[in-house]
Amino acid sequence: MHLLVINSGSSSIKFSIFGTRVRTGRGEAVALPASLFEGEVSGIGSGSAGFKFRDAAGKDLSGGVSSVKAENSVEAIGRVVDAVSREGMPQVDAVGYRVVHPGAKLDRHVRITDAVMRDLEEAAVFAPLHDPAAIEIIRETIERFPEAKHYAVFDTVFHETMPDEATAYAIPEGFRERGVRRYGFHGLSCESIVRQVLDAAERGEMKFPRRMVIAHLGSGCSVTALVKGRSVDTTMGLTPTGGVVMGTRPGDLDPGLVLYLLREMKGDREAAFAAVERLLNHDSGMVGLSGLPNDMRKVRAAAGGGDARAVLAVEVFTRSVKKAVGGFVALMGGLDALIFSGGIGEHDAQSRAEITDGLAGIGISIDSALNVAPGSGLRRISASESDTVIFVVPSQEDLMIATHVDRMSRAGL
Ligand SMILES: Nc1ncnc2c1ncn2[C@@H]1O[C@H](COP(=O)(O)OP(=O)(O)O)[C@@H](O)[C@H]1O
Ligand SMILES: CC(=O)OP(=O)(O)O
Ligand SMILES: [Mg+2]
Repeated sequence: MHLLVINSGSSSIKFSIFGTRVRTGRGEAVALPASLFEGEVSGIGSGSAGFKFRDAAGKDLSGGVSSVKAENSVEAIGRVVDAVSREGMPQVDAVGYRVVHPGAKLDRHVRITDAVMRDLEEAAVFAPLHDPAAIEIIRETIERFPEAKHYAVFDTVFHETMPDEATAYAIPEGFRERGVRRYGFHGLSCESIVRQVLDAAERGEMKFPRRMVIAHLGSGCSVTALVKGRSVDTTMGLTPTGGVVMGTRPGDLDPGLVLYLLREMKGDREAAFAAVERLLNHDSGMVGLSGLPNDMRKVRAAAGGGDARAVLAVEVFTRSVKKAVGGFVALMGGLDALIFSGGIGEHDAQSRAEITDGLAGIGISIDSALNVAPGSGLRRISASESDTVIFVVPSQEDLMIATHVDRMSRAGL
């Protein structure tokens, strides 16, 4: 069976084709999706979108095409579908889409039906940066692959284990019935990390950590607290705009600040609302503070060159992550493992060093040589005297989507 995985972000679509085979181990057949092809359309709407397509061995299949016309999600998914339907490519039996927000009604990954599409349309108000594009992409792909089965896999499901005291906002109760609560996101990333840690524990490389914190620091950033591998609290809330500081999003703000912004914006209610939404989802975070593009490498380079706004942006970011980590250490009464993941978490050693700086007093110490040593896969970067083990673990959202789609498809869903 061949699965197409679509992971759409605010300005990019990452895609992969997985083949599934059955491995027999411990007397039981285990399905193991393996990535065969992967690619990306990036910089959608920027005038000239980037294009990458390669096989599992890394062989370039782009045919020398490194940029394509993709002014919107529909054009971008068109480029993806063209690439994966080329002659010689495997037939797509099922498609799995990462959908950030399922809204109030859906609490598990699902086969897409007309009713599910209606629920997703209702949910889009909660994730305006992510869901509307995902909906367009799903519609377009169903049209291009009408024979395949289509599944929505959500970023929130992993966090359904959070207790009420983590999900309830301190506002009047009635709103909760309408779905106003903390959902939490980056669940596919967290789940993929827990699996990799479990695998390492099963190989005898470590003891499975009872109390864990995952700092997923990518384009969106979140920090999640886990006990026995299950989410007990997380920084993102009703929407992926809250929590710690991110590339273009501010994270948690004084709610009074949002009221102030709404009051200050010119124009009618709709225009003021659209302007505040744009400000909070696209123009804030490190972009807002630094005035630089949404790329940590550029912000770091400018900060290194003495740019005061870039220095402040990085300081505000690392401080917010440190406060979140510290809060969860207090909540769980200690910490057995701290994990860094996402583009920044996996690649920016300086962020890891700054976030953990000064935490030796609470048993968290990084090893500065291990922190900068090159490596891939799960790797330890904590000092030998650190009570908390610190790891870098790659986020494997696409493999997680493929795993869920494979499971649902085998279950006849
Ligand atoms: N080598 C690197 N050093 C510092 N930051 C990096 C590096 N590689 C990627 N990043 C940063 O990671 C972020 C993107 O993270 P990623 O997880 O790929 O995002 P997305 O959520 O879009 O998948 C960007 O800020 C990017 O600059
Ligand atoms: C949920 C979320 O913020 O996702 P991303 O990091 O891909 O933007
Ligand atoms: Mg991401």
